[in-house]
Amino acid sequence: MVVLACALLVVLAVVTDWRARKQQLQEAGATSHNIALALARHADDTFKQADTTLIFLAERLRHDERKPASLRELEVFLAQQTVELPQLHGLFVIDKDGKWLLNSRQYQAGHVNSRDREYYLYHRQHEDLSPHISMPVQSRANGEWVVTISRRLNGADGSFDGVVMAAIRLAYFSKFYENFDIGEGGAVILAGNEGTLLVRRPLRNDSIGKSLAQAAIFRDHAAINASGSARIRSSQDGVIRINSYRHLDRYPLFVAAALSEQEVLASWRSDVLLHVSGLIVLLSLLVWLGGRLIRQIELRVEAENAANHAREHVEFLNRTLQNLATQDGLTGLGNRRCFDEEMVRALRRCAREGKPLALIMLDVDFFKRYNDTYGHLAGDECLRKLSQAIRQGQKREGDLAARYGGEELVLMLPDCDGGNAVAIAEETLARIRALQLPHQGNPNGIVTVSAGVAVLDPVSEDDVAESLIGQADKALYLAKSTGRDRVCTSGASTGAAQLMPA
Ligand SMILES: Nc1nc2c(ncn2[C@@H]2O[C@H](COP(=O)(O)OP(=O)(O)OP(=O)(O)O)[C@@H](O)[C@H]2O)c(=O)[nH]1
Repeated sequence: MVVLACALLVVLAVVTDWRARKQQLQEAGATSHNIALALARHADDTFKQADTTLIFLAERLRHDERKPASLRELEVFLAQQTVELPQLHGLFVIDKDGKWLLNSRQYQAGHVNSRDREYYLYHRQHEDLSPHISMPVQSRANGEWVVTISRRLNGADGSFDGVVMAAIRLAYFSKFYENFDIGEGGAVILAGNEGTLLVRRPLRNDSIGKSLAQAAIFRDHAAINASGSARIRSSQDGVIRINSYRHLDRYPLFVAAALSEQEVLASWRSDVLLHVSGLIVLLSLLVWLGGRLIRQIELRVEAENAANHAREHVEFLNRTLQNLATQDGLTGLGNRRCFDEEMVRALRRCAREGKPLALIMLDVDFFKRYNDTYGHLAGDECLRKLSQAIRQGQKREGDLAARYGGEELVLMLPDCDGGNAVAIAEETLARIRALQLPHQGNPNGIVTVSAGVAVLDPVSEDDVAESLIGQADKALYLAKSTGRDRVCTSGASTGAAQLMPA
């Protein structure tokens, strides 16, 4: 029972904690998904704002003649836009030879040439007018890391006529990314669709421009799917992270947000530690209490057993005492006291029921001689054997064989008339003869017994034990005096003692 309760508690705790862990991880997945969504929107908006300016700029340059006045006007507009849009490092118009025609930062045009820049080369070679995002580069003006978004300018005949370009500060993204709580082990990135890393938090020296070709988040996920999530163990620091990634809708970029699983589960771990400690205390208490309970039950059972044992012993002692009090030690028959008490009871019962009561008194013939010949101990043994034979005369429940005294034995037979009593006495004498116990002092050569039978039929209220005993004694005397080894009846019931044949 105690073991079952403990097992139940443990199972309950494991299931509860496991579910809490699952929930914590699900919440972390949702958080990283939301962060990725916010980053993608932010990047999309950031580039879109710059791109909108480029579209406007390209339109103006296509329609206006590039007169100094209009160019100055445009340059003022570029400067205003750079102030308006904090993500902008600068806006630039580059002519078909790579020279800076206009720039929002008021640099001396003509000093700087972008002929070798990737975006310039790209647009010169590609006729499409869609925006192009470059690899990250360091500004030639102040060394700041930027990524450019650019569009091709066409002449009236469709030939390459330069580039409009917005340089977007990567620090702008880094600053925005600081707003997110990604913990110590978390990370967010902004990268190109071909796997070039643009921005990373936390920032690493070699982060910008690095290829993600071998990173699992790109190789196995972002390079294949538009968005999704993944649990990835970092090959660099071994940390398991819950990642969510998403490609931008309008530009060839993607973002990813990752949360450290260890950090996500930190509070869950401390909860588990608390639960386990509580559980250990609870289980210890349960085991201790259970142990005490079991010990108390055992003690109670032991005490009950001891009490039962003691009661049985007392009952046994009582029975022994009662037997000792009512049994004759030598013959095992009822003793004199027992006989006296039973006689009074039988007289009363028979008188009440109007039934007869018979008494057979038996005396060993020439027993003195037996003792003298074989010794007193042999005499005792002889008495024991005779008693067993006499005991067989007890045929019904109320019958009693007892030792009246010395070598005199009696058989008290309630509800037994004279005829039956004589018959029982004869049977008893025959049984004794059949024992064939040798007795030199007896003319028959064997131990014999004389019997006197007296009957009160029916017993009256006035009858007393002494008169019945007296009559039986008288009949016994008669049996002795007329040759022994025979049954005589007293004349109590008929008025005269009779000699019965042996
Ligand atoms: N061994 C033994 N002898 C007993 C016991 N009780 C009485 N006796 C003896 O029984 C004998 C009875 O002798 P008596 O009364 O003279 O009668 P008897 O010798 O049997 O002769 P009759 O009765 O006339 O046949 C005595 O010697 C008693 O000592 C007993 O418990 N054990």
